[in-house]
Formats: sequence, structure tokens, C-alpha cells
Amino acid sequence: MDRYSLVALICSVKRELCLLPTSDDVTIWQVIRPSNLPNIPIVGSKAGDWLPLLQARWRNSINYRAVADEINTLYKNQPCLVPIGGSETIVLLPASETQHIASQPDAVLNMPQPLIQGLQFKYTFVDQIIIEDPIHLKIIASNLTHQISYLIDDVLDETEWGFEKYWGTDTTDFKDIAVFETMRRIIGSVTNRAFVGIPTCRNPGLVDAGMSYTRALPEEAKHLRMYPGFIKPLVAPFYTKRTKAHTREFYNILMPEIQQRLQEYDENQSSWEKNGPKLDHNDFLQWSIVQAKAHNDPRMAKPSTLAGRILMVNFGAIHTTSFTVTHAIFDLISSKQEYVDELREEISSVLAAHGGEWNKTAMAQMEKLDSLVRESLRLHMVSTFGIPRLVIGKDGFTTRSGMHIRRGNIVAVPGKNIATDEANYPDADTYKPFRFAEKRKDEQIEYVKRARQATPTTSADFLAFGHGKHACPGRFFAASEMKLILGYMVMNYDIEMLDKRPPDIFAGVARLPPMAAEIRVRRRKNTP
Ligand code: HEM
Repeated sequence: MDRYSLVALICSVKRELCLLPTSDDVTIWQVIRPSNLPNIPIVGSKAGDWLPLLQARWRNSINYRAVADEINTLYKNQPCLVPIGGSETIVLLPASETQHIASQPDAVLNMPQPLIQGLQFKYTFVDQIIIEDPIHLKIIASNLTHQISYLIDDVLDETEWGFEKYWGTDTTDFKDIAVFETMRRIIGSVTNRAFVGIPTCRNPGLVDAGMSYTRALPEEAKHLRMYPGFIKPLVAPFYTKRTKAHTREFYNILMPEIQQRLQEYDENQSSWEKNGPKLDHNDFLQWSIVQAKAHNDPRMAKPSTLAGRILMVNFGAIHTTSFTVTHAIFDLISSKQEYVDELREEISSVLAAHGGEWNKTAMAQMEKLDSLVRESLRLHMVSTFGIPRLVIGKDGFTTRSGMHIRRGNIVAVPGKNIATDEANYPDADTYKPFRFAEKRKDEQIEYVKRARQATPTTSADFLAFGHGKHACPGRFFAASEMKLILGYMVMNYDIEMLDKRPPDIFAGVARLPPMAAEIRVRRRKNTP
């Protein structure tokens, strides 16, 4: 064991015993303070444990499936503590608290803080101004979402390019395809088409650097979290070498495009100010430049800050979308050929009614395609826990049932269990791709509920995109992108059905698709 790991181990044991604080500020009181956690059952602990939190953390870390089962059977309707290696102990509240948590103000339950602390952004993200002033949230929620209908042609063009490049055009022989590996590349280019435009989006180095950054970050953060705040600045340079290197690669590829756009903006600024901006580029980078120039802090328009924002949105968008599309493909091809046929029928008839054009209205009418995406999100939420929030209110947080939780704790609800609860979804463990499309058509259900079955709609029973004011702002774009990619795939490729779905991978609180699994595909004849 090297000396860094030894210090990390000692610190993590001390933290378990509540002898060390979990925040970055160390005071004597924090060092000797008693436990801040509420006195409720601990998942993974056993009668007779001497150090129940520490022993449960150890057990939970080596068998995460057992944790999920225990929560589902014993703690469905009562709160519990979930200690898991590499993360804070979570105060898991029952499903009945979901709406109450989601509607709390940031000053009581904070959403970004668990993420910022959990991912140790202070050390793993180079430009802190992006964390402090996340204007990208507004750009995603307003520009990106409002521009979806204008971006459809670009997304389709990039989807075609990606499938031809990574799945091929051979209409004679089937070939083996690694689903996740090819999807992450296709989704990387498609998403970046909307972020930085063509040709930069097709640079494989850009997608690779963004994905490698996303992969390295949780691992580095896991090590850093084991240290108390005053040691972190000393050890961070050793632990963050990979994220720093991938950030540099990402910036180097983007810089020429950013410099050129900034120059173009400066040259045209006076005419744009007079006649309104004429945007040759309709993408996230251009919207960011316009926002940054209007901002009163000149640091916002620095090329490195603009590149950092693109890296941040790559981090939020590409892994999540690639995981979901991979799940959706495996779910579909491990089910029934009839489902594929039904989808093709729906897509063909809707496209025929729209002159063969994929547009916003046509896509809204593809309810089975939409339902299939939502069903896979329901069954395979990336994180087992929904809406994690840090209690920052100075008086703590009181649950709907009256339990008091002190400041500094992280609360969440069992998102995965909620999504597979029979009370919410009949036949909950069964994959029914058109479950939500059928609900939309069911006249027995009141109109408002029927209308709330589309993929991006969040609710207390559907937490794949979170819920409340911090629900994923990219979900409208993601839903359209996933529908286009999956729709294009079923219309243009034959895929050999599987007898059995390859199992998901459990990694801590995350549930990932079978990343290395392959399928057999062949381009369909007579496709455009
Ligand atoms: C299938 C794809 C996606 C999934 C499953 C997903 C899921 C999530 C979830 C669970 C959250 C946390 C919400 C909460 O705690 O209430 C979130 C937040 C976020 N997502 Fe997504 N996301 C996806 C795609 C995207 C895309 C495409 C973008 C960008 C275009 C994006 C940008 C963000 C951002 C910026 C946040 C932070 C929101 C905030 O701080 O208020 N996501 N996402």
C-alpha cells in the first residue's frame, strides 16, 4: 500500500467513526463532534456489530445488489441509512417524501452541492467560474430546448453519418457490433453537432477526450473524498492527472473553432448590435458566446471558459444518453420481433403522413417510439437513488412525516424501487415497450394523467431525469435525440434478436448497461 492510500484509509476510517468532518472546513469542534446522522436503521448492519456504520459500509461496498434488495424488502416505507464505499452515508427516505424533497428551496435542500462535493469539482474541474456561475443551465433550458425543432435536420444528418461509419452499409452479411462502444461514438458526434457544430463534432479525439474525462472523474473524486479538506490541496495534483490531461486534449481540439467564432463575433458585433445578431451557427457554443459577451464578467468570454462549458455539458449529456440508448437497444432486441415490427409500422405511417420528413410534429406522433425510451429509462435508471440533496438549511430539514434531519446530511429516495413498484406500474418488472403509449390512449385514465406519459415528463413515480426545479434541463433534447437514433436504427438495420438480455453492471450506486456486449446487425435493403 502506498503512503497516499494509507493516509486515505486512515481518514476514511476516522470519518466513519465521525471523528473527522466531511466538509472542507476543519474546526476543532467538527473534529470532535458527535455523529450528525439520524438514529434510524442502517442498511447492511447486523445485530452484534461493534461499528455498525463501518461494518455495513464494508458489506454494502462488496455486495451492492444485496443493498438494493434490503431497501426494497425492509425499508420500502421507512427511512434508513445507506453507507456505501466512496460516498457519504445517505439518509434514504421513503417514496412518500419525494414530492416534499423535490419542492424544497435550494437554501434548505441543495442539489448542486452533493454533485460538486461528490465529484470534487474544486480539484477535478479546471475552471471554477463554470461551477460558480452555471449559465449553461439557462442555455440548455432555453436555447437548446427551444431550438430542438430546428436542430432535427442536423441531428438526423449526424445520425446517418454515425451509423454508416460505425454500423456500416453492407446489406448482405450480418456483422458483430459492440453496442455501447459504437453508441457512445454516434451519440458523441450527434450531441456535439448541437454543441459545437460540424466539422468539430466529427473529430473522434473530441468525443474520446470528453468521454475519458467523464470516466476518469468519478474515480479520482472517490480517492479525493477520503481525505479531509486541509490535505486535499496537497494530494490533488497526484490524483487528478488524468482529468487534467483529458481536459487539455479537449481544449486543444476546440480552441481553433472557439477563436474563430470569437473573432467573427468581434468583427460583426457593431452590425449585430444594430440589426440583431445573425447567427451562422445555431449551436451551444454560439449561444454561449452571445451569453458570455452580454455578461458583465469578462472572464465568461475567455476561450478557456467557453471550452470548459462545452466540456461540462459533454460530461452531463453523453454518458447518460449513451447508457440509456444502449439499455433501450438491449431491452428491445431481447424481447419480441413483433415489437420491432410494430415500431417500424408506426414510424413508416407517421413519416408517410409527413412527406417522409422527420420533424417535431411527426416525432410527437411516434408515441410507441417515445414509450420505448421511457420504459428503458424506468427499468434502468443510472443511479439507484433519486433526487439526492444536501441538507444546508441552518435548521436542518424536517420530513413530511416529522423526522428531523440535521444540516450536512445527504437525503435521497429509492428511485429504482419506486420505478419498479407494482403500486406505480402494474407488472413492474416486465419490459413492456409500449406501456406508456397504451396509457396515453387509455380513455379510462383522466386526460391530465394521460398527457403526462411522454419521455421527458418527470413525476414522483418517474425519477430517471430527477424531479422538481433541478430536473435535468437537457431531457427534452435527450428525448428527441434518442428517439431519432433509435427510430433511424430500427428503420435502417436488421438486428438479430437475443434469447436473453445480457445483465447490467452494478458499480456502487450506479447501474450500467452491459458495456462490452455485442449484437449482430445488417443494413436493410432499399433504405435511403
Ligand atoms: C438520457 C439522458 C439523460 C439522463 C438520464 C439525465 C439524467 C439527469 C439527472 C437524474 C439529473 C439530476 C436531476 C435531479 O437531481 O433532480 C440531471 C441533471 C442535469 N442534466 Fe441530465 N440527463 C440526461 C441528458 C442530459 C443532456 C443531453 C444534457 C445537456 C444537454 C444534460 C444536462 C444536465 C444538467 C446540466 C444537469 C444539472 C441540472 C441542475 O444543476 O439543476 N442531461 N440529468
